[in-house]
Amino acid sequence: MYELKDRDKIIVYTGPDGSGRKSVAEAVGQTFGMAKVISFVTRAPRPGDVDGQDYHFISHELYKQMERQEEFLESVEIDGDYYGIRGLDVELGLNKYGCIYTVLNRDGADILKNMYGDKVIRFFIYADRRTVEERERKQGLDESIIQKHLSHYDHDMDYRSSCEHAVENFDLGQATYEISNTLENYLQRGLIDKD
Ligand SMILES: Nc1ncnc2c1ncn2[C@@H]1O[C@H](COP(=O)(O)OP(=O)(O)OP(=O)(O)O)[C@@H](O)[C@H]1O
Ligand SMILES: Nc1nc2c(ncn2[C@@H]2O[C@H](COP(=O)(O)O)[C@@H](O)[C@H]2O)c(=O)[nH]1
Repeated sequence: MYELKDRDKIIVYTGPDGSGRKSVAEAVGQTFGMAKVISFVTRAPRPGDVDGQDYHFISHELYKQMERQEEFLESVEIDGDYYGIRGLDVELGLNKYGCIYTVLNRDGADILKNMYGDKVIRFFIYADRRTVEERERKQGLDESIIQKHLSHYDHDMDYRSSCEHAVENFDLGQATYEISNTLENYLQRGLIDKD
């Protein structure tokens, strides 16, 4: 486990698939100039997924090898595929920026919270079920994937009360602004005009 410095912060975006966690995370990340930690995954890329940008897409064998080498800070199985973030990436990001962000399911968010306590700030991003479904259809996701995601919607929503902050992503600009203001209270970067 990587030892965090006093001011280090790990921002975790979680919530139901399709609620807009990545969109919000990237917009806020740009505002604050913080590093995104890209997950390693064994699932196949979907149309539009970019290797090295959305995920590091790797084989099951390589994932298991990295796991044996204890490279992952957290690692979970979701619907038969493995997902994890590498300790080294977290360490490098924190050394450079003092703050990193990542998009995780609730199990991964719990793992990091249990490891690093107050240094982990969880933003629960949500939208109602119909909105999530509509967004995923519009994105052109395969119907089987949409149904898989919707099958965990209620379980994902139940995690809301465990998170430090919950933000509805109806309007992307508004959600980004709200989160940026909240984060500014933690990071004190003097970046946000609150008027
Ligand atoms: N406020 C919004 N209004 C309309 N569309 C949105 C909004 N936020 C995000 N979207 C769109 O919804 C889709 C899902 O967003 P995004 O990929 O950010 O969600 P996610 O929670 O990270 O889900 P997943 O992990 O399943 O990709 C994308 O096409 C994105 O452009
Ligand atoms: N615990 C972790 N969860 C992760 C990680 N990378 C992504 N995710 C979450 O998995 C689901 C499924 O993602 P999909 O892209 O296959 O639809 C979603 O909730 C992601 O946020 C990770 O490294 N660890």
